[in-house]
Amino acid sequence: MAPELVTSVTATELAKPTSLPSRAYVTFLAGNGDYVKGVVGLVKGLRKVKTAYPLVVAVLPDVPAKHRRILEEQGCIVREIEPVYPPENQTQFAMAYYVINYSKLRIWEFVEYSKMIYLDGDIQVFENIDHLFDLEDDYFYAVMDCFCEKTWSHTPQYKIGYCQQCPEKVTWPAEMGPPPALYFNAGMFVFEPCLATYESLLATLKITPPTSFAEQDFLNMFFRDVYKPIPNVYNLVLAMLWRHPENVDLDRVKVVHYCAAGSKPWRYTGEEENMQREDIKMLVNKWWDIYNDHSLDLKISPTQTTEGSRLELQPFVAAVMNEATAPEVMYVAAPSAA
Ligand SMILES: O=c1ccn([C@@H]2O[C@H](COP(=O)(O)OP(=O)(O)O)[C@@H](O)[C@H]2O)c(=O)[nH]1
Ligand SMILES: OC[C@H]1O[C@H](O[C@@H]2[C@@H](O)[C@H](O)[C@@H](O)[C@H](O)[C@@H]2O)[C@H](O)[C@@H](O)[C@H]1O
Ligand SMILES: [Mn+2]
Repeated sequence: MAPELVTSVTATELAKPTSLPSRAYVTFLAGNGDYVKGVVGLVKGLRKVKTAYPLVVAVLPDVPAKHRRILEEQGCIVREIEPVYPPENQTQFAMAYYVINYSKLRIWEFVEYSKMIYLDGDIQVFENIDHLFDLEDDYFYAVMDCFCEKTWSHTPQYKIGYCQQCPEKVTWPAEMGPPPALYFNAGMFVFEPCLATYESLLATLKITPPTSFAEQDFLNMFFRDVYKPIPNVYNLVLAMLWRHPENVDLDRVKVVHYCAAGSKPWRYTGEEENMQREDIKMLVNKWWDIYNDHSLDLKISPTQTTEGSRLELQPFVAAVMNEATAPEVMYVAAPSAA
């Protein structure tokens, strides 16, 4: 009996593993601006490191169809979610747009997956991290954040110069009570979707006054008792390079989080503080190398189509990407040869 000839598969099916447990990476996309470039870079980076799992993109309704199609053409599984808003409050978020980041909570509803790794759209994966899916269940894994950037200037720890990255440098004064619980950066975490957790998250949010780091603060409070720190090689918060260089070995870093002000590669101008550092320029160029590498684009042969799209869409995709944002900064001045 001749094997059944597969005549057409969608990019989604191409991306979906057939024999592996229901696991996936997931990111979050909002708006019609340039973060879609971050997600394209992310899915190409995951492809470059030969991950066995697909990338799900939770999109808010304001993400335009053209951006969704670009992501589907790259093999992403695009899932529309409804926004999640915190209770009304006069909070000044560290960044005004952080208010939309509460919508990340919808990913706990993706229960068709037993385990997921969340990655911000401004993250790049430079080495395979699939092994994190094998971490013990029932915990919340993420990398510890740093309190030294001025985005933290409203906090007691910043005011006394305390940071969990170097607790011995400025010890927490007894008169201020117990030191802050270990606090993670919410740009990357390993979690298990679960409807009961999802309902509890939303119910708890309704009675939790918003704070400066929005859903990151909320997730730290909610998962405080099950949070397990993982090494910073899995989420290099760029400020660590100048705040705690003793805690960073760039040669071992697997995941880079372009969260420092001015470091988003697709918007990089080099003008902000710290953005002329050679290590920053090198990391921004590494991101562009992947983004510009067409060998990493998902190959959709004429017989493998997604909703009728064809190869001729490629020029369409390029046009939309250029239209999506300001002219691309393709490369920064290459760092001087080491
Ligand atoms: O206009 C926006 C702002 C944020 N995001 C998503 O929300 C995440 C968190 O925001 P951001 O990374 O800018 O926060 P940071 O890590 O820089 O504090 C981003 O990575 C994107 O995945 C988005 O899609 N569109
Ligand atoms: O909505 C709050 C955001 O808070 C976090 O970003 C911050 C945090 O890392 C600070 O510690 C840094 O000082 C700052 O630069 C950085 O932007 C997450 O990366 C992001 O995903 C999101 O949760
Ligand atoms: Mn981020």
